[in-house]
Amino acid sequence: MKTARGFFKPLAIGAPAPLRDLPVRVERMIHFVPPHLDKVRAKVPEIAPTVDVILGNLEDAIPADAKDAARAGFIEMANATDFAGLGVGLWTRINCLNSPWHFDDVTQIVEGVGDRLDVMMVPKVEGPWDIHYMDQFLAVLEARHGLKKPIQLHAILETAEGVMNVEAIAGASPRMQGISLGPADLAASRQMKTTRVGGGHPFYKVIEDPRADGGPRVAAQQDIWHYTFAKMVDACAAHGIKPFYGPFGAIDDPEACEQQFRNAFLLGCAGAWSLHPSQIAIAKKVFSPDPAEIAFAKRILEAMPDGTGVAMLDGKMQDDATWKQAKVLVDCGRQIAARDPDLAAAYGL
Ligand SMILES: CC(=O)SCCNC(=O)CCNC(=O)[C@H](O)C(C)(C)COP(=O)(O)OP(=O)(O)OC[C@H]1O[C@@H](n2cnc3c(N)ncnc32)[C@H](O)[C@@H]1OP(=O)(O)O
Ligand SMILES: CC(=O)C(=O)O
Ligand SMILES: [Mg+2]
Repeated sequence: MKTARGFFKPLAIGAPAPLRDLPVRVERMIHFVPPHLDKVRAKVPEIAPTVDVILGNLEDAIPADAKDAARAGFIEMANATDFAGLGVGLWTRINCLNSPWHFDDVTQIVEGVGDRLDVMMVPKVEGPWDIHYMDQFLAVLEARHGLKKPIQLHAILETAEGVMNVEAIAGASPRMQGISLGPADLAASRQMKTTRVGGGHPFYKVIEDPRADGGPRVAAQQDIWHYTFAKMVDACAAHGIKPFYGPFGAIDDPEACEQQFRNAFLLGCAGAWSLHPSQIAIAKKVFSPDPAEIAFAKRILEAMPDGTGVAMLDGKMQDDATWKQAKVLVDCGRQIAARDPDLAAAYGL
């Protein structure tokens, strides 16, 4: 483990200084683009103003024989639109550390995209050692190509070993921006007997005892991801980085997608992935607090201007702790309001 003083030192001579705080950014949806497809890439300038983050995906879902085309397509796409000018984050998901494409992904993207890249998403992170390696590798490349700001890292939590080490991963480097749940690979890694990409499962439930009258027994579906999610959220919050829900594969089930995203939002996540254009609006709706919640939160802050004491609002006790909850909501609303004039008006912020 690095010493406290060493933690924020650049890892290469000439590399930019590590960030001490996360940049303030709204990241309600990370929109995945397959950059090897000319048709989809051509739509990026039109999609970009509707999302918070555009991500060029180079890993799973890109066929092996299109990996080079996806990387080249991402570099072209990254330079064709002024994402920073639109206030849109530019991310890429690289191939995993032991893959034949990893080295070219990292080296060519740092050289070809440079300071335009905000975040590199690293799949299948098993422990802090994977982040330490990326940290050093990026520092050397940033120095060589004269980058002015450090590229941040986002880990996907998608192996049993990664879940075991999630706290150490979250705190492994000042580059860490956040962690996403990767339910598909995690299910495989854990030998879960499912074929879904995230969401619930109708067979994972509890059932009441047999009824004396032999009538049908009440059963309730449980959340198969809750344990992992809660562990990931706590690890991220403790280390001051952001947790995200990952992908929801049932594109044809927007209602279940909205519920999965909402569970993540309520538990503390900053956003989720959108795999298909139809999921962008779902993420935007869910990860923007309800104006009525913001209005009530503002009343709590007004009732206790210095954040201490006790107050009653509509029959509900408020104190220093609910003041802090209210501040979380209002701060979130304020960041979104700065980006979205319609929500600014709805929030009165
Ligand atoms: C487990 C994990 O790792 S998840 C992350 C990896 N997976 C991904 O990144 C998948 C990304 N998404 C996609 O590839 C596609 O959305 C698919 C394969 C899921 C569905 O694609 P399609 O069957 O073509 O969807 P559909 O026909 O509804 O598309 C409608 C339009 O939106 C476009 N579109 C689809 N997905 C995207 C996208 N992610 N971004 C931009 N445009 C898109 C299509 O090209 C199509 O355009 P058109 O009307 O001009 O023909
Ligand atoms: C998100 C991802 O990569 C997975 O679910 O495997
Ligand atoms: Mg995966």
